Amino acid sequence: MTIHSFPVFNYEDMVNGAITPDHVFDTLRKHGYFYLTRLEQVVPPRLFKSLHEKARHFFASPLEQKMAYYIGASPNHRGYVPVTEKGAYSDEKIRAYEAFDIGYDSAEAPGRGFKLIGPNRYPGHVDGMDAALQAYYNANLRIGTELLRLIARASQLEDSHFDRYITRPASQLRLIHYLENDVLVGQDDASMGAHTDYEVFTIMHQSAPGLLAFDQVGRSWKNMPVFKNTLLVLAGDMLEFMSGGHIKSLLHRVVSTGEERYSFPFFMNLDFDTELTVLPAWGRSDKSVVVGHHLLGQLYRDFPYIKERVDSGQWVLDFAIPSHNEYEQI
Ligand SMILES: O=C(O)CCC(=O)C(=O)O
Ligand SMILES: [Fe+2]
Repeated sequence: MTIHSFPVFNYEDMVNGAITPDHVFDTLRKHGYFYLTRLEQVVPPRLFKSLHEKARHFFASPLEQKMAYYIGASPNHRGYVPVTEKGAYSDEKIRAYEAFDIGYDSAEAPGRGFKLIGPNRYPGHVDGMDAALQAYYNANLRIGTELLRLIARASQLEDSHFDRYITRPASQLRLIHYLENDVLVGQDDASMGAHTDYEVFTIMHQSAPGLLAFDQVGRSWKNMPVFKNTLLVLAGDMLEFMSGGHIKSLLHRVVSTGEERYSFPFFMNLDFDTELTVLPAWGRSDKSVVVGHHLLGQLYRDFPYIKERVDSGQWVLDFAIPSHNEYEQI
């Protein structure tokens, strides 16, 4: 038995209606996050296990082998992100993590690569990495779609309201590997700087503590505990936008314990070109946001290779990069 003081929902109850959409919405309004348990029907424990195994195997490979899949050499933002691909977070002076990113897998040619459309790439030397990541991606997409149905219902819309915007979503799965180190421990510098996530929800699995979330009620940072075979759902910028600010995008960061750590965030998003307005249930506003424009504006700050591609004109955008993130809260 586990004693909880954090909001936790049983996924089965959530999909069969035992937990009301209003309750889920109110939990996000109050806390900005919740944990999900009883996921066997959508993420079997062996899938969590194989995800860990593939991540461990891949990140243990020699740098040269990993760099053969460098994200900056892919047309559509897929692949390996080395420690040196450091974004502009002011509280993240030393970066001690590497990552591997995939997106929605489609056979289409990437075309305008910045729209993140096209096929995934997988390292051939990690046996079964493609099948495990793809299965995990699909499971999270299913959970994300269910969560959006609950948001639709809590907003007095048809269950299926968002389904039309989930045809090839700009949703990414990241495998993140925080390296064992003795340079960040006890420093104020974060292992990953404070930020909100840019999508609708983040659905995250972690191997060890380190994640802190900013608690709106107590106005303080809270350690997020880690439970086995459990997911943590965080509210993102697009949820804040469409709820007219009733739900706040959760501010979070990662502190370094010095120990090796893995985390696997899935960023649930809508199709790149989706233009969102505030849902009528949550207020009136003339403002709108295109989810892909907001996402790219943030990736431009996070990935030097993207900044270089945009600034040099290699990626010709048909929109202006948003200059700041209005969802930053402190
Ligand atoms: O590693 C973690 O626990 C958090 C990762 C994260 O916040 C992110 O990738 O956006
Ligand atoms: Fe995040």
